Amino acid sequence: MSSHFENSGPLWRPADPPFTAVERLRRLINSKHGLNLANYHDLHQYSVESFTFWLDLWEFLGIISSIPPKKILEPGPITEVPIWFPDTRLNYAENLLFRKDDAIACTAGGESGVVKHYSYRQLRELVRQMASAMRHHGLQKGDRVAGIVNNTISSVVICLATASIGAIFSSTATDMGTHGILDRYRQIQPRFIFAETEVLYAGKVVDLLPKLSEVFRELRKHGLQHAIALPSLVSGKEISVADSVPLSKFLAKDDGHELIFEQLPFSQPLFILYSSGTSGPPKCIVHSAGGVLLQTKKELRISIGMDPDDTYFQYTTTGWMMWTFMLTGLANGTRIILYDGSPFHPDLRTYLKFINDQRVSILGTSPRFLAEIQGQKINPLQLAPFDALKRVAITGAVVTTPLFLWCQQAFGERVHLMSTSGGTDVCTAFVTGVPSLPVYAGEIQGKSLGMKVEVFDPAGKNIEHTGTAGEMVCTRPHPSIPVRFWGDDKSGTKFRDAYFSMYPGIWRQGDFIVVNPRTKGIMILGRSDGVLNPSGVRFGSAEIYTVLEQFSAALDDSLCVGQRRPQDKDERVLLFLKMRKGYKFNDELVAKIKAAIRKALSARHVPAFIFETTDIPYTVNGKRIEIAVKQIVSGSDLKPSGTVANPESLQLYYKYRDLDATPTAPKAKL
Ligand SMILES: CC(=O)CC(=O)O
Repeated sequence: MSSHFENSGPLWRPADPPFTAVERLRRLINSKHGLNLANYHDLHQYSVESFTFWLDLWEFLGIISSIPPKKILEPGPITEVPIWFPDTRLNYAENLLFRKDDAIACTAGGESGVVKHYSYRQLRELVRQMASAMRHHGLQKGDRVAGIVNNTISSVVICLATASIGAIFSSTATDMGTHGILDRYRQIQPRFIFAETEVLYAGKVVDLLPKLSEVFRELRKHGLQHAIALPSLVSGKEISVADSVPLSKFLAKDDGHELIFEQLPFSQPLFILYSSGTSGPPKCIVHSAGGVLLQTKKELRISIGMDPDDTYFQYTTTGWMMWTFMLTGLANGTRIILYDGSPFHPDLRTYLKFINDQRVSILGTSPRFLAEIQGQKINPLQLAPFDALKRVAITGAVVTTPLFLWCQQAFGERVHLMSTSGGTDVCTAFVTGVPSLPVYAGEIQGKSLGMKVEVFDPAGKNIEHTGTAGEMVCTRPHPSIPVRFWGDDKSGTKFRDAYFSMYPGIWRQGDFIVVNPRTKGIMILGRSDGVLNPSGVRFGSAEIYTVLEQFSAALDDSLCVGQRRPQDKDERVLLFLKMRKGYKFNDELVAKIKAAIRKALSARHVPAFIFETTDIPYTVNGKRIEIAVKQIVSGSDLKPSGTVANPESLQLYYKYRDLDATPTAPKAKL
């Protein structure tokens, strides 16, 4: 077995642990319950043994409710999806709009270069107007409000107004195709839809009208009553769209109604998010207002250490759960940055300068983005001082050890780099940053508080202490387990099949992970359905991607999958490389890569074949799609869903299903 962990010392150490929010929470719990929790690990243990932790957290975070909770769980046996805080009443939007002052709540910027600031007072007024118009048009608790929207102030306003009424918000980004939008919204049957009409992306004006007319027409057959066309994000002018009203006409129905925050149960549905299934219709994951609020506020305040004087910039579209995550920054009284457009236009340097100029203190980004800065040989600290930057929180994919090392040096040793992982399924993180613990390159610092993460072997035995990789499971319920899948049957068959079927009664996340017994840090090695298993050696694709980092000057991207067709006795590993402009794929490179993998991992990790490819499939949320390619090269035909951003790329992989059975040649002539 290869060792997953370096034996080196920490990359970063906390300067002053006593002043972190997580330390304050530990001390509060000690004094409240007469405990002696000595460190984060003790605190985590307490948080997964005693449900009282969630009430402690509620108090610590200052969750606003009209009826404070008395009970933590519905009395009775604890089920997989218990009812949390059954007697409380609250409103998500009220928690986010608790500030009424002139401090900046949102800064809206983008590739156009225009920057606008909105104070908490202004944001409240915009939400009031929107909610008043929505009420006038008949929006009620439980109705669905859909958006085909960019990450702008309007999206924030529409979402918070929806939440103030107790309706359910669901959004897709404007680059989602008609098929993908309808796959989602046909299922949830929105009563209202808000849509951009014209947007700017990568310097190009995109006219959305053809897409909208088809979407509106189809959704009218599924209960749509109000379609609202938003002004152009290019000219600011309203564009007339058939079968819809312009925003100004819709808002003209604001009758001055004050902003009322409906007081709702903790489990009131708030968001519908979508699984990134690459074939078949996406699953519509319903998240509760209370669950999202408590968990995302915990992550931001405790794991990321966000304070009211922070400036938080999460690069995301409205189609990713990180958009909803980012929004809760407002519940910390923090300024959040909304960015509309491509980070690569006009160029990455301009985008990095924007981050510096806005004095971003917490940057949320992805490994793909960081790898792009590295690949373009940009040195951020030569561009700007980044002196406000305290933390870089990285999510969306695995952060390899070399990328960690590069990033630390690129942003300076002062900056706390944290890798986090959770997902759409729980709208929060399972494993995360811990501001009071050191950071080790390539490792996620710890398990998030309240999340009882364990590592199981296929038989359901906990193998965490052995340092062996296995399935990530969560063996205890927590408040942001989804309420249900929209459209599932009464007993929640699809929901249970998705999460609780492999280990009955236990949540299986679908990630393949290993915990370092020395540091307790976590490494995600890939998705468990993409685990590579040649001749019985189980390993994750991230282990191969880590080795490939040393070739990053030549490699633009890569994809590593297992192939096992009906006629094969064993699985073999295929590695696809996408070359950077000006670099050639040849036998010498293949030999060097094989030697590097053999040295870093073992001879049994060396892919049977290495090929050049011109495109690698990604989801619309920027995740590399291994499973679809694995299925294709193993002989299945695949009808890509609207979740695949570049479905045509999948065609490139069909030819490999006829690959010669003997894995000898360094490259096949196909
Ligand atoms: C928190 C996350 O895990 C985000 C994601 O990758 O979907």
